[in-house]
Amino acid sequence: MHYPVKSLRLACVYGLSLLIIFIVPLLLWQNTPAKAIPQVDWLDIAAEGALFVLGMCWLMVIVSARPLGRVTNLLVVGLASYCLGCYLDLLDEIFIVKTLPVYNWFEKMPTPIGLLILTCGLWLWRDEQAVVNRQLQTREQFYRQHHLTDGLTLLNDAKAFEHHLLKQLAQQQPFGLIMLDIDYFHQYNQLQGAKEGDKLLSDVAQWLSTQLRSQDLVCRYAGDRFIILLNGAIAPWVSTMAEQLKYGITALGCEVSVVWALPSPKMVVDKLSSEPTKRPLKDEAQALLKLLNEKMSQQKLNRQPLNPQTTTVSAFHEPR
Ligand SMILES: Nc1nc2c(ncn2[C@@H]2O[C@H](COP(=O)(O)OP(=O)(O)OP(=O)(O)O)[C@@H](O)[C@H]2O)c(=O)[nH]1
Repeated sequence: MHYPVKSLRLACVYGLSLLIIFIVPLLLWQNTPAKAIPQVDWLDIAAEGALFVLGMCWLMVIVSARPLGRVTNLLVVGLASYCLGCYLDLLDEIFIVKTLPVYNWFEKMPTPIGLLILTCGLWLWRDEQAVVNRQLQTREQFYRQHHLTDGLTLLNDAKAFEHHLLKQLAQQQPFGLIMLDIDYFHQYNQLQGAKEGDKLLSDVAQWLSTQLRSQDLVCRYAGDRFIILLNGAIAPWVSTMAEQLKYGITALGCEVSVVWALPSPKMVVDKLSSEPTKRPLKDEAQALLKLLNEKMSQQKLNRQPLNPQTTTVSAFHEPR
């Protein structure tokens, strides 16, 4: 929603910068002589040029990364003014501007004014961040208090997943589910010890998190079982993703069984009732989870039986 506004702001910043970069030297060129080459201090030019370029980079980062608002405006105005000061300083190294009294005054002002405005912006940014941190803490506390976060992997747990699944079903947007279960994890615990088992679970959780887009969700569903909700997913993509995760995860030194499902696009809200009832959504969620769990059990049954003599060699290997 903010993209057009952001692009407009970026265009304004670029436009204004280009205007300053071209117009000011042009004006100076007409009114003041340029310095002779031996008079030019190249080190000063390099240092002041670098300050100007860095200031412009910060400006672009602020404009592109920050949401609209008072703090952003202060940061942008402060930085723009600072950049202007640096730029005028730079021109000072090329033109003999001492003959222009107005320029002398004009050159000195933008940097301190810019830094003052920037300081105000940073101060308010600090306050804003404190509010954001408080909100995040409250949310985290909520999750912890309601036992929605798994203590080992720090992922959402099954209860939280069901909550997200219900929300997703209520939105009636397409999505896909992938379930992964580590193979022979019981043996892994026995062979390597519970501590190594915990580490493997954390590694898998972390790795899965890095493979997903920000709109997707991975949760620890049970002991060695993870579940993923892919937003706006279509069948070929979900199956490809499931395959990629299955083979990618072997780099961590274990193998997983993977199953996936796409909910049918039918309306899950009871049409006979005037207001949406919770029951059908809950039923739908339970049915989906049951389907995945059944598919998983079936896949585990279809596996090659584990040869007890080769357990240590074949089921687990060194992480790559
Ligand atoms: N280290 C560790 N082990 C856990 C944790 N939670 C569950 N487990 C163990 O995970 C094992 C899961 O065993 P199973 O459900 O038989 O799974 P499996 O051995 O992978 O067997 P298959 O799924 O059929 O391949 C059990 O031995 C649990 O004790 C945990 O938080 N840490």
